Amino acid sequence: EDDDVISALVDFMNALGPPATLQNTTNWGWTTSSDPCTDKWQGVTCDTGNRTVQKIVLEQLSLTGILDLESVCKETSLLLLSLKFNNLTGNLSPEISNCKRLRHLYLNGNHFSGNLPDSLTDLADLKRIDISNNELNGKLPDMSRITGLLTFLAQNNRFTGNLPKFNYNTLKEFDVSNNDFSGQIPDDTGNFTASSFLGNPNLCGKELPNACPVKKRKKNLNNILMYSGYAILGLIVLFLLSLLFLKRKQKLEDTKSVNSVKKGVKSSNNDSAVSSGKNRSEFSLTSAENGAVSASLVVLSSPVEAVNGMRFEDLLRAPAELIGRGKHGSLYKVIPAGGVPLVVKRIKDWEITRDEFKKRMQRIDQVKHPKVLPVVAYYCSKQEKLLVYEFQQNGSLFNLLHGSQNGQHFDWGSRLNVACGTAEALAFMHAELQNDGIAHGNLKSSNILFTKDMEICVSEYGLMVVNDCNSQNSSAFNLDVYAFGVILLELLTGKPVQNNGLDLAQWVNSVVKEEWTGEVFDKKLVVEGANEERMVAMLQIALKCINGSPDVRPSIGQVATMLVGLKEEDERSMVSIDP
Ligand SMILES: Nc1ncnc2c1ncn2[C@@H]1O[C@H](COP(=O)(O)OP(=O)(O)OP(=O)(O)O)[C@@H](O)[C@H]1O
Repeated sequence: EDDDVISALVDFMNALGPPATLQNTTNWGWTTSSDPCTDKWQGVTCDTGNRTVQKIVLEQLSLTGILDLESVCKETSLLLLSLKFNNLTGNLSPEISNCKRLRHLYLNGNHFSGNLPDSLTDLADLKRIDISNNELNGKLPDMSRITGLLTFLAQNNRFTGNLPKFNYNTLKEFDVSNNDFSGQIPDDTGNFTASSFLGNPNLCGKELPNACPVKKRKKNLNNILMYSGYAILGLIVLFLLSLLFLKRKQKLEDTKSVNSVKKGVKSSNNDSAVSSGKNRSEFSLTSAENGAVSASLVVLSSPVEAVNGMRFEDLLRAPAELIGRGKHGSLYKVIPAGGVPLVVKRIKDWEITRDEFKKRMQRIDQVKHPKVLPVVAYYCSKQEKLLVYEFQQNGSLFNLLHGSQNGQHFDWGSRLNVACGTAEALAFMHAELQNDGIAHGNLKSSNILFTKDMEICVSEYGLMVVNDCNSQNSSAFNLDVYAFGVILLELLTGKPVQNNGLDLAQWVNSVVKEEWTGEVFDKKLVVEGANEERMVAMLQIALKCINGSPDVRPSIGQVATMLVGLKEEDERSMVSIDP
């Protein structure tokens, strides 16, 4: 451990006011001349590499001082702090937000006073907060900012003001009874009943002894106004929709006639990055469809306003930038006049008839999953197949793992989340498209993208079936499972894939055979102190997916179930770290 951190931890301990009897016990530690990890200070647990302090548990030790959060949070990797059942006094200072990775905070059964600092809600990883049985007061900060919170126990304090918003559906434990809260409790309190709210004389609500006053007449009037408002709104929407429908129909007909794209459509935009020397757009048709009326751009249901009504010509004219040249064609970033950045995949060498292509695209469009990037439009002529997606600005899983950041800030919990999310999305798609025989076909970490909210989305679903060298007697579906297994290996090892994943899979298999499982894992995960048992469990799932015999591989649905189980176990372990 770093010297500065050690002396900060010693300051923290001195401020807690440990009684002399404690300090004289043999294994006490907590001196600047020793190390909290290698010298095993009392109450301290470190990561597996003995590098950083992860948990500090000092319960029921008759500590009578104050909590020096500024000092203890110099240890920025702290996951758990428990000081329950002591006699600590004073305030909780805003420096608590320096404990960036804190997940569990147990301060119950002390005499802390003052308010709960707003900065507490900066701690996005917080899962459990128990501050019950203290003398805390003032208003609570906006707790809804901590989205993954599982426990909030604040009973028997002196908090005032309205209750802030909580996400009652994800909370597992919640108690704010015996405080001085006022106002109304929300109707939607999930599983929490009156007992979680009792003992706040000025708090009213459905299930509490004091129901909230109802302003009946006004409410009725409000209702009438509200419902007639809805009715008018409904009519307006209906009117607009039919207008839009008529307009689109008109446009489609226009497009067909205007947009008969002939051989070599000239790009009118000279600074278009894809224009070739001959001033011909790369999107232009190189075919000999002389005079023939080509199919125009088919816009599927798109949430992007700018895409609706877009024509093939608009795509041609927009500035484009080549951002990838993969096995199956080139990828361009295009910013059409509407301003919403799109990507256009120009597929090469796909032996598929126009009808089949169209049918496939329409079918995929019918199946929607929030974690699967929808095709917003496609274009299909004899020679040219284009697919249009929305551009995702936050890059791909491949970038995150192997780009300049090199997986540095990509912790175990987030990796498990990506694995679970991807498996669930694929399981849904496989189930829906089983009968149509449409699998992803080209699953890899560069096709797993991050949306602007850093949610994952799987792109290029069903684009084309890859002819893999070991694809004999594999269905497209269990090839997806193999590919997903390789993604799991990438997440676990932090190593990029070569040779369709065969190299990585072979390497992992050989290391595992020699029982050196620990060597497989990404060093960043090891340093972080990720639980080895669960990493091994994920590795076993990965090995099942990359099994040489396709028939023995689990279905992606089974894989998703296993991963969700693993994630729940991970969550539970966080919750019940046995102090
Ligand atoms: N919708 C998108 N938004 C942002 N970036 C994207 C989008 N789709 C793909 N990319 C990124 O653009 C790069 C090139 O993509 P491309 O699909 O051409 O490569 P590939 O998937 O390796 O090739 P292929 O699919 O032909 O095997 C990749 O890094 C990919 O992550």
